[in-house]
Parts: sequence; structure tokens; C-alpha cells
Amino acid sequence: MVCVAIVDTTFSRVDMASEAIKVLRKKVPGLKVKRYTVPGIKDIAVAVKKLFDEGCDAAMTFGWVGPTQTDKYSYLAMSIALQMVQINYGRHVIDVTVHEDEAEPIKLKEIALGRAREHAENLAVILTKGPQGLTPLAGTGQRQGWPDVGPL
Ligand SMILES: Cc1nc2c(=O)[nH]c(=O)nc-2n(C[C@H](O)[C@H](O)[C@H](O)CO)c1C
Repeated sequence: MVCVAIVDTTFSRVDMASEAIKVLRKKVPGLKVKRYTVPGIKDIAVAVKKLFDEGCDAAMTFGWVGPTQTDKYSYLAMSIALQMVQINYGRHVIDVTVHEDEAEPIKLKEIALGRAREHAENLAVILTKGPQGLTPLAGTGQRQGWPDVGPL
């Protein structure tokens, strides 16, 4: 049985995790999900570590970054911590993050849900098909939450 850790925040303005869980349940047979909700992005890494210690095989995290410089530093801190967790455990952490200033507020929900869905599909492929599962899409300019840009 595959266990996926799902970590999200109350800071986020969209429930991306529920959207991703729906996709993962459809695509990964016998999936076990452990969800952990924390206040903000800087609390995410330790939650992933705890769920890995409980036996999860991979993780998806759902962060929302505010528009200020301080928010962006918080994201950098989270990213570095998540890289450390991935390297220390040898397990994937798919970081699904929405930056509040990447689009007008009216578009952000659609971007967030699309990004959550598409990254859940990516992780499902890795979990069910292994390291070469995504190889047919290599170099094809995939984007999550925005239209794909295509290959050059
Ligand atoms: C400045 C700041 N910005 C964000 C953000 O953009 N997104 C987010 O999810 N959380 C932010 N936080 C909160 C911290 O990540 C954390 O939750 C608190 O410092 C408590 O540990 C803070 C403190």
C-alpha cells in the first residue's frame, strides 16, 4: 500500500489539498492518505518529516505565499527545508505553491486548483509507473495551473 503525506496550511485561501486527494485516490490503487494542516508555510517541513517518520512514501505540500518580501523569504526558508527533508529521506515532496502576486485575485482559485490537480497527476504517475513514468512528457513545456508552453 502506498502512503502519501498531504500537508497544507490555514494561511492558504484555497483548499488545494482536497482537490489533489481526489485525483490521487482515482489514480493510485489502494492509496493511503495522511493529511496534516499547519498554520503557515514555515510549519510545513516538520509536518512532512513527521509523516515520513510514520511511514509515508511521498508527500505533497500546498503553500500560499503572500505578496510581501517577508512572505517571499518565508517561502525560501520553506523550500530549503523541504529540499533537506527530500534529500535526507530519499522521498519526493511535490511542492504545490501559489504566489499571491502571480495573477489577479479572480484568477488565483482556478490556478491553485489546476496546479493541485496537475501535480497530483504527476505524483500518481511516479508512484504507479516509477522513475520513467513521466519520461514521455520530458521537454514538452508542461506547466501546472497555467497553460503548457510546449517544446522549442
Ligand atoms: C510572513 C509570513 N508569510 C507567510 C506566507 O506568505 N505564507 C504562509 O503560509 N505563512 C506565512 N507566515 C507564517 C509562517 O509560515 C508560520 O506559520 C508562522 O511563522 C508560525 O510558525 C509568515 C510569518
